Amino acid sequence: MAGIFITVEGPDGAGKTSVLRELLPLLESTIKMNVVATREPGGSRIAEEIRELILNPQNTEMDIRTEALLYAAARRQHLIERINPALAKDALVICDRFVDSSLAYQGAARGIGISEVAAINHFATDGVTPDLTLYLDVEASVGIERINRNKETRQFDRLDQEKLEFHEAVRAAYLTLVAENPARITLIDASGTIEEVVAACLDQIKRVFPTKF
Ligand SMILES: Nc1ncnc2c1ncn2[C@@H]1O[C@H](COP(=O)(O)OP(=O)(O)OP(=O)(O)O)[C@@H](O)[C@H]1O
Ligand SMILES: Cc1cn([C@H]2C[C@H](O)[C@@H](COP(=O)(O)O)O2)c(=O)[nH]c1=O
Repeated sequence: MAGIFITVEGPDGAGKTSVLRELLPLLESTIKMNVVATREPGGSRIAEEIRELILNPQNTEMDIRTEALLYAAARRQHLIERINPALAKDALVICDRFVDSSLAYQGAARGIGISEVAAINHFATDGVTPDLTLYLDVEASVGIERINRNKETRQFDRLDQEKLEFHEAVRAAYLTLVAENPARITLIDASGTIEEVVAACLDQIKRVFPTKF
């Protein structure tokens, strides 16, 4: 496919949603491609319904493998309906979370195992892999503090309810993924202001795809 696939990853509260909100108009006004912004879990009607099911704080009895399969199912539907068609039309697709989230949250923090979760995701995606992943790095405690500080402006979901150790395991897993995939994943320090993080993301996209600007 001729498009470009970029994913944005990070622990809860790293600022992905806030950064993408500001990055999007900057990208649209500078890059010589159509830009499609989307998110996981969700991004299509069926996948958004699966999102509701996964993140509903009342679903406390959800088994961890059921959770992993639901994320993979939502991903499959979203990929087929939104990501692949946009890439086929040469668009830049920028997606808030993708397979790395499942590896960090379900594979590592839930303890299912990275290779097991990678296998179900390979089935779900046919091996589609981002061209570039921007990993927004903050201490887990900073992310949780941000979410707690702004509780009224953001829905508090089932995964936000996890203990700090869970979020620390997520961050540790992401740092391992960064170390293992240096050509694809770039670590962006997300402890600064939103403007600083947006600028670092845009710089990196320009550095990796200079001919597209
Ligand atoms: N760089 C920043 N400095 C201070 N506060 C921030 C920063 N980035 C985001 N925030 C605030 O932190 C909260 C969480 O941000 P946001 O929803 O963008 O994070 P996220 O990575 O998308 O989280 P999640 O993955 O849990 O949805 C928001 O209230 C946002 O205003
Ligand atoms: C894609 C994906 C997400 N999660 C988790 C991470 C968050 O806690 C929630 C929702 O994500 P959002 O950034 O708040 O929209 O779901 C996960 O555990 N596994 C995944 O594959």
